[in-house]
Amino acid sequence: MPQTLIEKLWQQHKVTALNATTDLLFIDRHLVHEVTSPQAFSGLRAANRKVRHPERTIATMDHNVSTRVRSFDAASKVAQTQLSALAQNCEEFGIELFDLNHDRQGIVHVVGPEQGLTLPGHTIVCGDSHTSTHGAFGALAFGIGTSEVEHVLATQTLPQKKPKTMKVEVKGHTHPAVTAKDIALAIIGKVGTAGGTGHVIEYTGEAITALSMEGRMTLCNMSIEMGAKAGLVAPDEETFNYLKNRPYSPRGADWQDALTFWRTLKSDKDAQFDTLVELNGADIKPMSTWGTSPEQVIAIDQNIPDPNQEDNLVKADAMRAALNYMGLKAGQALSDIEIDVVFIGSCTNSRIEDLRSAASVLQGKHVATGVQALIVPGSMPVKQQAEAEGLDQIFIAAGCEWREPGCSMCLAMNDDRLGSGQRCASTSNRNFEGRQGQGGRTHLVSPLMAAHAAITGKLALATTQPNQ
Ligand SMILES: CC(C)[C@H](C(=O)O)[C@@H](O)C(=O)O
Ligand code: SF4
Repeated sequence: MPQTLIEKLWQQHKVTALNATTDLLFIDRHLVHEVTSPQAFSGLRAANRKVRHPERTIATMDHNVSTRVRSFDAASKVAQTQLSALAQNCEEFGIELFDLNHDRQGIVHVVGPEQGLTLPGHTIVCGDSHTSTHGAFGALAFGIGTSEVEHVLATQTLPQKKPKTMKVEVKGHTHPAVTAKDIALAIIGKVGTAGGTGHVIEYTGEAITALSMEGRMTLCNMSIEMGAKAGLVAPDEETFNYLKNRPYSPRGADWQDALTFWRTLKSDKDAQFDTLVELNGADIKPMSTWGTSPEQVIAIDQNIPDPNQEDNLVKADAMRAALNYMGLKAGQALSDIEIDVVFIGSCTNSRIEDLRSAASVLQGKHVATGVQALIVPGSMPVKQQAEAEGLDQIFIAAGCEWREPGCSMCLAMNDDRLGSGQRCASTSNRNFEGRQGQGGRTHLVSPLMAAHAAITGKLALATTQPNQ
C-alpha cells in the first residue's frame, strides 16, 4: 500500500505496538531547555536512573535568559534557579549544554538545525510546542510535556498515539513580497487554530519547495498554531545543501550513506491522506493578525472584520473580545494602526535570512519617533554571521536595539516585555492576551513587514505590493 512520509517515519521508529492505537517510538534526538526540564531530571534522580542516551540529548538556555547581558544575574530569581538547575543537571547526567557563554547558544529550535543535530528521517522531541520547526528537514518532530521529557531521558522511547495525516498543498508561486510567514498565516487563516487537531501535516506544492530551509522552518514552526501535532516538508537538495558540513552532520562515507537514505524520504505517489487542504500561492498576500488568536488574521490591505457579520456566534464573541483587548474597531484598515514596539526575533523568524530581510528595509532608514525596535538573533552563530555581514551596523544606525540571542519578547518570561496597552508588530508565533507582557497587544507579521512597521510606525504595506 502506498505510504505517506509521515507513515514511513512512524514505521521506521516503531519499537512495538502498545495497544490498538498507541505505539512505542524510538526517539533519535532529544532537545532540552531550562523551563520544561527541571522536574524531569528530579524524577530521574529520585528513581536513581541515568539518562539512557546522553549523546542523543542536547541542551541550551533560551527562554529565560537576558538578551541585554550574558549573565545569570541579569535574569529574574525564577529564571536564575532554572538556568542553574539546567547547568547542574547537564553536568550530573553527562549532557552537552550550550550555556550562556557558549558560542553555539541560542533558541532550541534555531540551534538544532544550524548545528546539524536535526536530520531528515529523525524523530525529534523537546519539551516545547514549537518542536514542529524541525519538521522542515523531513523529520517527525513534536513537542512533549515534562513527564514525557523524563520518559525520553530514561528510555529514549515514547508511547505515542498514531496521528491522522494532512496534506497542505500550496500550488504555484507566491509574489516576491510574500514570505513563509505570510504563507503560514494564510494557512492558519484558512484552517483555523483547531484545523490540524490530531494531525501531522505534510506541506507540499511548488510554493513550498521554492522556500529556503529558513522559510520551511518558519512554516513548520507554526504548524502547532493550527492545532497540529507536527508539520513537515519532504527533504530535497535544498535540505541536503543546508546540512552539508554542519558541526554534527554526518561526514565522509556516512554523509554519502545518509544522502542515499534521505533521498527515499518522500510520500509515495498515490499515498492517501486523511485530510486535504489546498491554497493557491498567487492568492496569498502579506498578512497580519488583528486579534488575539493566530487565526484572526487578514491580508495587510484588508479592513478588520465585523463580528456582526460572523454567523458563528462563538467566533463572533471571540472577535468582540479580541477587538476590545486589542483596542481596535471593526472596519478599521490594518494599515492605519500605529505601533509602539517592533520585535524581530523568536524561533519563527530570527534566522540569518530573516535578519537580512529586515536589514534590506532598514538600510539607510530610521525607526519612527517613539517606536522601540528590538532585533534579537536566534543564536550566537546567527549573531556572528549577521555581524560579519554588517547587519548589526544597519540596525544600530537605524535606531534599533541589537541584542543577545534568546526567546526575548516572544513570551513574557524574561525582562523583554510589552507594557500594558503597548502595541507590537512581532515576528513571533503567538498573539494570545498577555503573551508579550500583561496588557500587551501583538500583531504577528513577517520580518519584512515588521521592518516596514519600524520605519513608518504603522502596520505598513511592504513596498513591493503583491499581485500587481
Ligand atoms: C515554555 C514552553 C513550554 C512554551 C512552549 O511549549 O511552547 C514556550 O516555548 C512557548 O512558546 O509558549
Ligand atoms: S522563541 Fe517563543 S515560541 Fe519559540 S521556543 Fe521561545 S518562547 Fe517558544
